[in-house]
Order: sequence, then structure tokens, then C-alpha cells
Amino acid sequence: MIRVDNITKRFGGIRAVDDCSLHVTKGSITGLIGPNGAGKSTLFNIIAGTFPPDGGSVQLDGVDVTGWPAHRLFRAGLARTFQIAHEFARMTVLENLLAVPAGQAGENLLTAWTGWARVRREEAAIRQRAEAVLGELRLEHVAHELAGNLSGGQKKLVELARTMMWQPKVVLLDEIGAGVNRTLLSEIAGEIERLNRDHGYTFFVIEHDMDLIARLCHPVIVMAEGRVLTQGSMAEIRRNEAVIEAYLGGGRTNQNGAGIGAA
Ligand SMILES: Nc1ncnc2c1ncn2[C@@H]1O[C@H](COP(=O)(O)OP(=O)(O)OP(=O)(O)O)[C@@H](O)[C@H]1O
Repeated sequence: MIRVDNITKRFGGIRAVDDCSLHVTKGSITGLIGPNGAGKSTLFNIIAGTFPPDGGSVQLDGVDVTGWPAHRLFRAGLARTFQIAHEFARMTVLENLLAVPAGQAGENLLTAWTGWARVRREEAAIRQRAEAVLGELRLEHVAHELAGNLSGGQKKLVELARTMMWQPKVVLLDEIGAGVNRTLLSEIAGEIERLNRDHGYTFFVIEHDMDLIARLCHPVIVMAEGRVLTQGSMAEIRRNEAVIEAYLGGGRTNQNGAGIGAA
């Protein structure tokens, strides 16, 4: 589904990602972990089209998408969760979903003049899709709430809902557990499992919460110093001496307090 070959990204003298190769299999929930500064976010940003790599390639479903901008990747089926931005916080949950579809006919003045009936049909279909997504994630009761008024966990669900508007092939989840209480986190994890099982969505997940990774992800890929250290089940990862060393050693502190040990 996603294939990363020999990706390198430098920031000044720092090799944030250093000749990194990995593979996210179709239908998997693959985890990406590693100590602070390992290069996880930089790699995610490259895969999601935030900025291009200095070298190497990214393939999505066999197509070379290296350096494609985020909106083009989104249309090709790669979605990434984003924190609800300032302006979206003042919109309702439903409006947040309606704002997602890229390139809808209504956005284009020419098509609005020439194809009014088509625009109306498309808008109705988008609204129907938004309502279906809200139903699937059990968010109907907050459809008309301002997104900014939701709890941390509900906001995460809205972020997930936004990625579902265009039925993506693969969703990149960035720190979905941050600032969410255990009960809601378990609910979100349940939704991710259900979307994976029932709809065949592939997920690629960066997460510092090791319990969440252990519950959701197989395989788990460990990055350290810009490249892949190892991958396997969470049980295997927890026994791996090199992984323990990477988390404890190298003079790096883990600001998130997330060790690798069993909970
Ligand atoms: N925009 C940037 N400019 C300069 N250096 C950067 C930039 N982004 C990341 N880095 C550096 O690149 C390295 C990798 O950072 P990155 O954020 O990708 O790691 P990470 O594994 O996501 O860490 P964390 O778990 O703390 O989020 C770090 O040394 C970081 O300081």
C-alpha cells in the first residue's frame, strides 16, 4: 500500500530521515514508534506531501507519488488526520465534514454556472456522505455543535471523520491518543479497528501511547536515528535489546514519558 524506499531528509546538518525504507501492507494497522527525534514526524510529513524528501521515493498502491502535494495525495486515497484548525473550530461538526471534499463542482464558478443541477446533486451527495460518516462514528448528536466546543476525544473522532469523507485507501494517524482520556481513547481505538475490519482501511499510526500501539498495531515499526531499527509484533519489540537501548540510550530523553516496557 505504502512503500518507502531510501528516503533521506536533512535539516541543515541534521539527517532527520536517513536512507529509510519501509512497507505498510494493505489492510494492516501498522504502528510507527521510536524515541524523540527518531524522524517519525518528518517521515510522515514526506509521505503525506507536506514537503518533499532530499532523496528516495514513496509509492502509494504501486504509483510513484514522491513529492506530490497533500491535496493530490488525498484524491489518490491517502488521508491524514489534522488537528482541527482555528477557523474550523468556529464551524459545526457537520460543516467541518462538508468542507472536506476537494475539487467539488460547487467550488468552481464556471461549473456552478454551467451545471447548476449537477452541483445541487453533488452537494446533496456530499451531505448524505457526511451524515453517513457521522452515523458511523456515532457523532450525530454533536453534528450541530461548534467543533471548538467538543471534548479532546470527540475532536479526534471528528478528525477521523474528516478523513473518511472520501473513503481513503490509507489513513495516517498522528498522535491520536494525545490528550484524550482512557475511555474515549478506547472508543476511538474501537472505531479504528472497525474501519479496518469492516471497510478494509489501512492505517499507519504514529503514537507514543504504547498500550494503544499494542492493542491496535501489527506490525510495529521502530525508527531510531532516522532509519528503521526493527519491526515485529509489540511483544517482540518489547523484548528487543536494540529497541530498549534506543529508548534508554543515546543520551536522548523521552519527553512524552512513554517507555517501551509493558504497561
Ligand atoms: N523543521 C525542522 N527544522 C529543523 N530540524 C528539524 C525540523 N523538523 C525536525 N527536525 C529535526 O529532525 C529530527 C527528527 O525529528 P522528528 O520530529 O521527525 O522526530 P520524531 O521521531 O517525530 O520525534 P517526536 O517523537 O519527538 O515527535 C530531530 O532532530 C528534529 O530536531
